[in-house]
Amino acid sequence: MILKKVYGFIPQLPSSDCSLLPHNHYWIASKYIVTPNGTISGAVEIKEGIIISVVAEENWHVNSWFTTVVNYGESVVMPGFIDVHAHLDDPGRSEWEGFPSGTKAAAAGGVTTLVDMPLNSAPSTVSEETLKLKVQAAEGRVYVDVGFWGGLVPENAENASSLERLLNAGVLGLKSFMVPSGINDFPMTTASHIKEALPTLARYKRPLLVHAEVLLDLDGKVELEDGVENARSYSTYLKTRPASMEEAAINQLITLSKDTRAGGSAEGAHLHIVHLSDARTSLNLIKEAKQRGDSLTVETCPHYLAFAAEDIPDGDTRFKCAPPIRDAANKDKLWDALLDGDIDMLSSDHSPSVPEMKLLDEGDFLKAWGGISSLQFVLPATWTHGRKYGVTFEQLASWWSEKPAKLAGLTTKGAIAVGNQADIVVWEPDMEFDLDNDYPVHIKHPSISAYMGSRLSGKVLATFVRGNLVYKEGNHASQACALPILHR
Ligand SMILES: NC(=O)N[C@H]1NC(=O)NC1=O
Ligand SMILES: [Zn+2]
Ligand SMILES: [Zn+2]
Repeated sequence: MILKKVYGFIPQLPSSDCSLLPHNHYWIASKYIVTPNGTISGAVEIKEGIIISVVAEENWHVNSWFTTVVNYGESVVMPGFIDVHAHLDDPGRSEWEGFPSGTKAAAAGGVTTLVDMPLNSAPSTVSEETLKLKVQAAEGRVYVDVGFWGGLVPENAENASSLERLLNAGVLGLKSFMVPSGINDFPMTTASHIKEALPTLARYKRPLLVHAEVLLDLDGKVELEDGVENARSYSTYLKTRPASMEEAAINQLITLSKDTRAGGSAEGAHLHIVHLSDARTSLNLIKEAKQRGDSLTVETCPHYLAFAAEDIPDGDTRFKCAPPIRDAANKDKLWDALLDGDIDMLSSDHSPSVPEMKLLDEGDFLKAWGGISSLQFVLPATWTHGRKYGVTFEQLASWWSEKPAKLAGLTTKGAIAVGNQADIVVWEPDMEFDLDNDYPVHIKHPSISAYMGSRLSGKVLATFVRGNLVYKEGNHASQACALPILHR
């Protein structure tokens, strides 16, 4: 990085505790700036946290005596990643993650905004009052911006006024589970609860995110070897959560999503299927519903794109998640669907616990906590595996910034464009690194991350949140100056 000196005038400085770059008017230059109009060589002008111009090199004429320029050379300058699916577990279970550690990890990984899931904190975010607790816990403690999904649970699904209070309080949308969530104060919803809530969501024009698996009667389908199925074998766990569980849930959802079509009774509402793992029938059902005009989107996560069931070592419960990671052929199909646009976007589903709950010593896949810990590594994980499939910088920006911003209603984020907030990641595609014990990992419990021990490419050099340089080459700004985001 080359920082040209400012001479001749004294710039107005933001609090230097909030930013590692003490200027509030400056340019970022690079040979590779990813914009909605393609990747350009040029510069981005940032003033008071906003992008005020984006200029191609040939049209860029600044007087370097009066201008601060951070020149990143051939490193890639992209819109910051927006992770619409992260469990930060704060307040109430901050020993699992927490806002400070989770958002430091996000910043170190190029994620500039995340939307926190309503469960795994205690209490769950299912009411106006519990949302207030979330916002209080986030204030002054976040290094990247954080929005909040509210929980759709039977209690508020059956009570339109309590749902309206939650929406009025500023959640960006709702999230529900069609299977038991594993969290006591976050009970599952049935299709009829979802149907009941859709007209309210339509009026508020906010999305419902759904964990799409339902319980099936699997009696006799988990075959026993020698009378005892080996709980240390990943294949045992896989048999307990077959693709048919996703398929059955999605079948129910697409009977509801037809109401979201133009002229339908829930026009204005939107359904979003989180963490799709099954790239076969489930994906076809989603494709067909979209073709019919349903307001429906779907995400998958890097762990379904990076790992294959066959390769998961016995007892390595770091890889346990729901829905489960499936076979290598399924992984290839997920990549195809992403590249074809049938899967709209990516998210982390960062869902850590304390290490004890991963039962790493016993290696029991049936009893261990289900959740992949990945927040800091989603950029290099997507890139490392995606470059084998010919993924472009523009595609990364679409899956990780533009589409997530649209889902969450973040109209001034998600692209390097004039008028948007200056949320930017700078990274080096060819720089490789080993995630070993020497690597600076900021998630609270590195030992439970499925990525530890691997070699990745795509190193994040710098992360800007609303113009503040919050992370640079291993260091964070000293103060957490990012903001909770509420729907207005
Ligand atoms: N409660 C919770 O975070 N569950 C998540 N973990 C996981 O692997 N899938 C989920 O939905
Ligand atoms: Zn889920
Ligand atoms: Zn989740």
